[in-house]
Amino acid sequence: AATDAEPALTDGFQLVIDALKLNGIENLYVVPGIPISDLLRMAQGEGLRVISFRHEQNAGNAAAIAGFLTKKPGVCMTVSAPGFLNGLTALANATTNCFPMILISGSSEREIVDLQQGDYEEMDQLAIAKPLCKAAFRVLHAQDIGIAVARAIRAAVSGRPGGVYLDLPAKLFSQVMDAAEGARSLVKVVDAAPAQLPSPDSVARALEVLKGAKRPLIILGKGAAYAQADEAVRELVEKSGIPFLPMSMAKGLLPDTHPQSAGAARSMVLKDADVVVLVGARLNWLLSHGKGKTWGEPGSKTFIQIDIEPREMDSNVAIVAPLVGDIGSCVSALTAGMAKGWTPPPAEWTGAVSARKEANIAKMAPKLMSNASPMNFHGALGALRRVVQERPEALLVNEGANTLDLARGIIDMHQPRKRLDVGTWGVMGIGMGFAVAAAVESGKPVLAVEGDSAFGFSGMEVETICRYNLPVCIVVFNNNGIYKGTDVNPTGGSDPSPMVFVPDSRYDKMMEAFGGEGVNVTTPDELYRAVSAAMDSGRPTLINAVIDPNAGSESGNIGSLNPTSAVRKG
Ligand SMILES: Nc1ncnc2c1ncn2[C@@H]1O[C@H](COP(=O)(O)OP(=O)(O)O)[C@@H](O)[C@H]1O
Ligand SMILES: Cc1ncc(Cc2csc(CCOP(=O)(O)OP(=O)(O)O)c2C)c(N)n1
Ligand SMILES: [Mg+2]
Repeated sequence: AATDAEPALTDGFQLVIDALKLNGIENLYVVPGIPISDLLRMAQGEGLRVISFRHEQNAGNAAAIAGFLTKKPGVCMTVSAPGFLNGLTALANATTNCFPMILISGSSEREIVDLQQGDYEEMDQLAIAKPLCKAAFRVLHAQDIGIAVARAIRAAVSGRPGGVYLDLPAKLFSQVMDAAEGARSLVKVVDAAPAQLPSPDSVARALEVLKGAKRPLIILGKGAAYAQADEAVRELVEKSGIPFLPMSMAKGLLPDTHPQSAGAARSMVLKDADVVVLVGARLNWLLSHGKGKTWGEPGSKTFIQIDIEPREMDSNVAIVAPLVGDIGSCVSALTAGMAKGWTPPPAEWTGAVSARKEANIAKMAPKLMSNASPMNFHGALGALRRVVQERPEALLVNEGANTLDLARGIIDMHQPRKRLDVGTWGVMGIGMGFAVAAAVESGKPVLAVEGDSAFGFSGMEVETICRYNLPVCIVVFNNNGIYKGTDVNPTGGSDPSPMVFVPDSRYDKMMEAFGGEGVNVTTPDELYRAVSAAMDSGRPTLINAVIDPNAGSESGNIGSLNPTSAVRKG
C-alpha cells in the first residue's frame, strides 16, 4: 500500500489477476502447486471462480469446452513440467477442435533452463508447446503481463479459434513495480474476434453454383455451432428449403426433429447430393475426406465451403465456391442473395430425403423400445433419448465407442451447443472435464453418457464434481470392457484379455465414496427413472447401467480403420 513517501506498488501475481479480470475471464480450471498455489488463492480472493481438478488433462478439457460454449478463451492453469505436460493433450485437442483456450503454466527461469542446470520440474515448456497449439508466448517482465494476456486472448479467439500457451516463469510473480505504471500496462482487448465478411464475388459465385443444384445439401459443422449465429443459420436453411445434415456437435443448431433435418438419411444424402454446402465443417475423416463410396460416383459432387480459415479450402477435394469469413457474415450474405430470386430444391429431392428419413426412423423405432435386461445399447439409449427430449436445456456429454457412435444417431438434440463429445480427434477422456465446465459455465444440468473405458480416463473427477456439488448425472454404460466385455486371453492363461475389465463392477460406488448419489440399473425403465430423478435433484449422481457385454462391436462404427494382419491367421 502507498504511504506519503512511497508510491503504491503492485506485483506479477496481481497483474496476472488484473489482466484476466479486465478481459472478462471469470473462471479458472486448475491443478494447484508450485509456483501457482498463492496465485490461485489470490485469484479466488479477488472473485475469480477457481475450479481445482485432480488431473491437469481434465482441467484443460474443461477450459477448452468453456471456450467452445462462451466464445471467450477458457483458462487452464498448471504447475511446471509434469503439470504442463498433463495439460498438453487438452491444449492440442482444443487446437484440433478449434476451441479457444489458454494454458498458463508456471515454469523455471530461462537462465537455468537454457543451461540445463536441473531445476525443480525443469523443462523448456515454450519450445515443447509451440508445435501443439495455435500460438505460444513467454513473459519475463511484470510490465509485459498485460500485453501478453491480451495477445493470448486475441490469438485464442480470432480467426480459427484454438489453443494458446502462456509461459510464466516463477520469478515473474514476485516482481514488483509501480502500481500506477502497472495499471497502465494492462490491455483490454478490443474486438478480439472481428467479423470477417466474405467478398461479394465469392457470395455471387456460391449463389450461382447453388442455383444450379438439383439435389443440394447443407452440412452444419461445430464451427457453425461455435459461431452462435443460430438465427442466421436457421434462416439460410428454412429460406432455402435445402435439407441439412448436422455433424455431431452441430446437432441441435436446428432441432434434429426439424422437417428439413436429413440426419436419419445421412448415407443417402451424402451419396446422392449434387451440390454440398459445408458450413463450419471440415472434409476430414469424419466425412470420408469428401471421397470414396460414401460420396457416390467420383466427381459427382460440387462443394461450396464456408470457413473462417482460408487454408481449409481444397484441403481434401476441390472447393468450387470458397466463402472465406465468419459463419454469421457468410450465411447472412448467402440468404440475402437468395432474396433476389431463389427456387427451392425440386420436390423429388426433398421428398426422397424425407421418405428415406421416415423409413429409417420407423426401422429404428422398435429397437429403441427394447426392454431387454441386461440392456443392449438401443434400449438404454432409447430411455436417454426420452430424457433429453423432455429436458432440452440439459447439456449432453458423450464418449466411448459403441456408447458414442450409437448415442450420436439415437439421442436427438433440440437446442444448439448442448451436445459435447470427443470431436475431431475421437479422443477418450474428455468426459468429466467437459461435464464440470458445462455445469459451471451454463448453470444447467449435465448428462454425461460414458462408455466404461472412456469414463476411466477421467473418472477421479467424480470427487471434483461432488466437491462443487455440480448438477452432473453420469451414466456409465458398463459392458465390462473396451467395445465389449467378451474378449478372452488366447493363451488361456490367467491374465484377462487387454480389452476387458473386472466383470460386473459397480461404478456407482465411486460416486457414493465422495457423498454423491450412486444407482445401479439393469433395465431401460430403471435407467429412465434414475436419470430423471437425478436431473430433478441436481445432485451429483453416477448411474451404473449394466449393458450386455455381447451387445457392442469392435471400435463401434469405425472398426474399418483398424489395420489387419495379412500374415497372421485368426
Ligand atoms: N466463427 C467461425 N466462422 C467460420 N468458421 C469457423 C468459425 N469457427 C470455427 N470455424 C471453422 O469451423 C470448422 C470446424 O470444422 P470441424 O471441427 O471439422 O467441424 P465438424 O467436426 O463438426 O465437422 C473449422 O474449419 C474452423 O476453421
Ligand atoms: C486417449 C485415447 N486412448 C485410447 C483411445 C482408443 C479408444 C477408442 S474408444 C475407446 C473406449 C471404448 O470403450 P468404452 O467402454 O468407452 O465404449 P463401448 O464401446 O461402449 O464399450 C478407446 C480406448 C482413444 N480414442 N483415445
Ligand atoms: Mg465399454
